[in-house]
Amino acid sequence: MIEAVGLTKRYGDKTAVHNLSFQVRPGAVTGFLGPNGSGKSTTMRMILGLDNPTSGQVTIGGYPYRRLPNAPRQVGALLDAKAVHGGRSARNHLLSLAQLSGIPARRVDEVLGVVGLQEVARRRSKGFSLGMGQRLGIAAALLGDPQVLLFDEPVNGLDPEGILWVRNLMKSLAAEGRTVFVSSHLMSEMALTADHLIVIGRGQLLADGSVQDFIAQNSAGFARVRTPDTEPQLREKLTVALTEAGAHVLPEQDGALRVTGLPLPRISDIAHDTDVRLWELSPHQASLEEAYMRMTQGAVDYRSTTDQRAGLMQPLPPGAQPPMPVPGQGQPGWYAPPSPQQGGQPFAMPQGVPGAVPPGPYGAPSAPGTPGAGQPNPYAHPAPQAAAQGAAPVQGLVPPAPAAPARPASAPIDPTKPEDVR
Ligand SMILES: Nc1ncnc2c1ncn2[C@@H]1O[C@H](COP(=O)(O)OP(=O)(O)OP(=O)(O)O)[C@@H](O)[C@H]1O
Repeated sequence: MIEAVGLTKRYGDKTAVHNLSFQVRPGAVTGFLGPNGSGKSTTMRMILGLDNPTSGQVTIGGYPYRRLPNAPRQVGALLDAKAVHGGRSARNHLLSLAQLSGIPARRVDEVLGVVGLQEVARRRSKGFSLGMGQRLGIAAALLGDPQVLLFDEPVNGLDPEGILWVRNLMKSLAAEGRTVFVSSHLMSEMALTADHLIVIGRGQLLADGSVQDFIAQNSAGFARVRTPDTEPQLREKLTVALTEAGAHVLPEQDGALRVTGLPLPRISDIAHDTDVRLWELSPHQASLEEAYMRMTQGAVDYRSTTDQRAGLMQPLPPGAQPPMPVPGQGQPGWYAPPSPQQGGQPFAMPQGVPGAVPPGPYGAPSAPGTPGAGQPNPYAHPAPQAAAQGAAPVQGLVPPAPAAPARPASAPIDPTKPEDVR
């Protein structure tokens, strides 16, 4: 198990990670999500002993990485697939890593087979494509047959077949009881791969829970309603009736209506009462991407001035006014329906849900005993809408952070670099 307690990393006056506490358990794929610059790589580097925490600590199986007995046999990592000696063949690269860690040479051929690089094993890696480099990095991570695996963007550059392969590999490693911690920006992929999610924004914990809970708590289910295409007046009539009944109705691009705020039987009754025939009435769950966009919209550092996430916006019907913003419910017109937590705190998971993050010190009231409760947050700065409402609860699974451990004397070891001792 990986356990972070009050993990904080500052680079000068830049706080990359702030008071982060979480556990990554064996037997599951745990996805590590967050916008660009939110601190994922920094956290992974601290887990692997490549960076020292400014305060707090992170352990693997109870030990900081640098004190872990026979670390390369226990922990494998892919941080940067380009961190290889390009002049060496794939096989020689892996052989040098194996020799440094006392791993038998036959294991090199095994992992080359696992990642599908047997045919190019004797080619210099500098000629490798991005996807081949990723496979070589994954082979290096698997070399010691470790129980704990960290992957930073493992599907980066892979083709669809490669993405499917990585997905199945992660799942099978977890099914063998290993701890698998994987960062990705590909939400659709994470939805298919991860069992559990840890989401950070601006270095702070936003959510820690199952994928299902995350989607359920950060988006509402919705109904798709379709009236006969041949009678557009029925659509307008139903829209008015549903809105009067308290629903939030948005037009979908194919002419259907997306309805939130009313249960399906009530929608059906209203349609019946207003004499509107329906061609479709179906329940839907928002996607992980929609839930993620909703949660992190206030914690995004880098956003194009022209791209207003147009692909996730609903087109307004001719003459319609955009809806008014509702505090805590994100940006109006978003594809993702409002969170069921009416009244705000879009970052907060509910109390009582296993793995949920209780309200934290940076917006919502602190839960008693919450790590970091009452501490000033040097990293917080005003963010629009959601972040200002209830940003960054802190997980309550673990006790408050102890003092930072003494810095080990040994030099950092990068398991992705052949020149480093593993
Ligand atoms: N060595 C460093 N010196 C100064 N600032 C750093 C250093 N490493 C990271 N940072 C800063 O810390 C913040 C977190 O960076 P980090 O690379 O951990 O984010 P990330 O979530 O992995 O981002 P991405 O998704 O873009 O890879 C960023 O603002 C980054 O600029």
